[in-house]
Amino acid sequence: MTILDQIITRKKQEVSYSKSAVPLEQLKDSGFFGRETYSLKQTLKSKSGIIAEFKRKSPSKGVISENADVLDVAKSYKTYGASGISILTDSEFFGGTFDDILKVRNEITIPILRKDFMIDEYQFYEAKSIGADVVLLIAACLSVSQVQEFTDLAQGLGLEVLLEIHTEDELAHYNENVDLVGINNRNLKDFKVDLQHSVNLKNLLPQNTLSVAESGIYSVEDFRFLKKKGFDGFLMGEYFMKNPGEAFDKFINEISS
Ligand SMILES: O=P(O)(O)OC[C@@H](O)[C@@H](O)c1c[nH]c2ccccc12
Repeated sequence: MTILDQIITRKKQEVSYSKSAVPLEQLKDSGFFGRETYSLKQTLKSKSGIIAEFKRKSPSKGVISENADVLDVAKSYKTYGASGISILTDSEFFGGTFDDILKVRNEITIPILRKDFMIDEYQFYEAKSIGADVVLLIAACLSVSQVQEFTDLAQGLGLEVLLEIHTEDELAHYNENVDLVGINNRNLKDFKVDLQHSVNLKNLLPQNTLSVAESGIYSVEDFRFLKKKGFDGFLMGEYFMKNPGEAFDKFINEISS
């Protein structure tokens, strides 16, 4: 069983528990459900292009930053020019909670990506009610028709969709309605990072697709390499979270000089 299989098995249990704890109709009446969302497609162009992530731990790296305060980190990401913030809401494997998004929503005026493993319609309503603007669809754990259905559902709720792919086979999950395509530099099955692999895959997408390079970006050189190859967005977590509050500011200064 791969780690992805383990995560999905667990996620199914969590979603079925959530559905009984907070029925869908109640969710539609709660939190930020009625708010207007921000567009990551727009801020990717107008700001640094970096989607900075808040993540306490991960299956590939273990604990990264257990005690970081989500509000402090999110504020520094916003202040120094992040195009968006990615916040993990999976608790078992990534140490996140819904509260992390709820806490920052009113304080932050840039798009928030709810980073989780979306496998059920219910989670899209949940994402909207906790204050997210964008959701991630991971091709490796969805069928082609699920990607289409979930894209329609998310967009109907005013959420943008970032479709994540990693292999050439997964290009079959792409459809022109998705807002952004993320190419994961890290293989979720064995955690290997390969930037060139992502560049090759990006070149197979229709030319005007908004593309995001995800994971394993650890230096200004990595960033510049991917930017030169035409990526519009850069999803970075570990590098910033190892030194929350300082690494991002410094990185932004370096790429702008
Ligand atoms: O911390 P990194 O290597 O900079 O990676 C960030 C992000 O891309 C990564 O967390 C990620 C990409 N796709 C995912 C899917 C699920 C969970 C996490 C992820």
